[in-house]
Amino acid sequence: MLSANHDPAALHAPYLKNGRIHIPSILTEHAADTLSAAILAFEDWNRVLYQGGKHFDIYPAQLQAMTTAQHTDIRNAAYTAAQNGFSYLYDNYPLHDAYQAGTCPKGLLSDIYEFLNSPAFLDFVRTVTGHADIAFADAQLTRFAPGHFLTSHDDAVDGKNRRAAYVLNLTPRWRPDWGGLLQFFDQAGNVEGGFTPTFNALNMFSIPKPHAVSQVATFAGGARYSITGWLRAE
Ligand SMILES: O=C(O)CCC(=O)C(=O)O
Ligand SMILES: [Fe+2]
Repeated sequence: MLSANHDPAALHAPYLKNGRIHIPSILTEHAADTLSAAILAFEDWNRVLYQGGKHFDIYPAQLQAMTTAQHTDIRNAAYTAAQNGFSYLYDNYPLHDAYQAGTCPKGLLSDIYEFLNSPAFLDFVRTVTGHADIAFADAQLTRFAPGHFLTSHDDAVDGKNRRAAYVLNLTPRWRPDWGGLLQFFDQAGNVEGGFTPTFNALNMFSIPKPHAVSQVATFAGGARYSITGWLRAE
């Protein structure tokens, strides 16, 4: 599934120097196309948001039952929270949790989870990051539709042993003007770097580091799809 284009040993120095890396064409073209088609066709999304200092999951059946006014209220609650603090609004599917619980649908979704936890992928990311103790990759599918966002945070959570964060971008076509940019901030709050969600690119970065997903523009030509998670030690 990994394309043969990359020498992970050669990517270690740039990763160390910058604390992050953007690796284009990470999967074979066929694997990327197949996976992208599966995630675009996927329908079992939860809406997740952070408001009042708490995480909320709204499940597919609940989303279906909601009126337009209720959808607007949810969105506005996330927007109000984002005005002055940490918040997010996007759709997800907790691939790692579902797989571990035995509820992940067999087929491409379980295949990709197994690939992310295969020796081939784990050895690759151990070499790039220099963290030989990476034992597994957790994972969620994410969909950022127009209006969705994730404000600045640093990914550090006590006890989770996160060695690095990763994002595998699966949107076939994206324009930087559409937002949804993974941005990194310096101590003064300036943008010191960022990655556009380029198809079949793998982003990795070391933790803790302030970063955000900029709001997807209302005029974007579609949603931003990826598989994201953390490379973790036991
Ligand atoms: O989707 C991305 O580019 C990053 C997501 C992220 O920062 C997170 O889920 O914590
Ligand atoms: Fe993050």
